[in-house]
Amino acid sequence: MVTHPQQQAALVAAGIHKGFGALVVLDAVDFAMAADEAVGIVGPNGAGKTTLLSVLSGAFPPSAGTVSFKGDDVTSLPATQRCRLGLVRTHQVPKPFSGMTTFENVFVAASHGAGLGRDEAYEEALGSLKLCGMLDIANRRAETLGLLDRKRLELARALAARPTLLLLDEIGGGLTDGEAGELVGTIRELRRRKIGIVWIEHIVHILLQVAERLICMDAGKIIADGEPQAVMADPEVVRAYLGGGPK
Ligand SMILES: Nc1ncnc2c1ncn2[C@@H]1O[C@H](COP(=O)(O)OP(=O)(O)OP(=O)(O)O)[C@@H](O)[C@H]1O
Repeated sequence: MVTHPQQQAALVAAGIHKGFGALVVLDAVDFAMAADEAVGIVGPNGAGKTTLLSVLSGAFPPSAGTVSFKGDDVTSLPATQRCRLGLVRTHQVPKPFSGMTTFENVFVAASHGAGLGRDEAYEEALGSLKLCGMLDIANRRAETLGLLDRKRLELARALAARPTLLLLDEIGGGLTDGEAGELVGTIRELRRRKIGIVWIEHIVHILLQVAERLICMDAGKIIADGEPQAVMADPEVVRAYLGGGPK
C-alpha cells in the first residue's frame, strides 16, 4: 500500500459519499494524491469511477465529504473555478462546440477555462493543438472530426485550460490500440511537464504505460490502491474486475 501523507497531497477527497436517489454510488471514499503523481483508476462498469471524477472536478457536489486542492477546501466551488485553479477534466464522450473550428474550440478553453487574454489564449491554443498533433486540422469544423480527433480535441481543450492536475475519463475509450497508443505519447509529454494525472481507463495495458499508481474501485469503494502490478494481481481485483471465478 502506498502512503500519502495529507500535508504533501495536492488533491484530497475525504469521506466522499454520493447517491442518486436510493442508489449509493460512492460510499466513504478517501483519496489523496501528490501534485506530480500519475494515478490510474480501473474497475467494473458502474463502480463509480466517473462519479468520483465528477466530484473531484466539481461537476456536482458530493452528498457528504470534502474535496481539497492545493490545501484549499474546494468542495463548494463549481467546476469552472476549480479549472481556474488548475484542476481540469476531460469527458468520456467528447462534446466539442459544433459550428466552431477545432482551433476555436481550443481557444475558448484557453480564454474561458484558463482566463487568458486574447493574445495569450491564441498562443496557448496553438501550443495545445501542436502538442496533440492537430495543427493541420485546426480549421476543420469540430463536428466533422472522427473519434480519434474528437478525443485529441478533448485533450487539447483540457490542456489549453493550463492544468496542473488533469483528470482523464476514458480518453482511450473506443479507440484502437494504435490510436490509444498515440494519445499515450501525448500524455507522457504531460508527465515530462510535471502535470499530475488521474486517468480512468478500461484499456489497462495502455493505462499501465503511464500510471505509477493504480486504484481499483468496485461498488462505490476503493478496493485496492498501490503499485500497478501488485494491484492487478490482488485477488480482490481479480475477482471484482478481471473476471476471476468465485473464491
Ligand atoms: N446522474 C446520474 N443519475 C443517476 N444515476 C447515475 C448518474 N450518474 C451515474 N449514475 C449511476 O451511478 C453508477 C456509477 O456510475 P459511474 O458512471 O460513476 O460508473 P463507472 O465506474 O464510471 O462506470 P463505466 O466504467 O461504465 O463508465 C451507475 O449505476 C450509474 O448508472
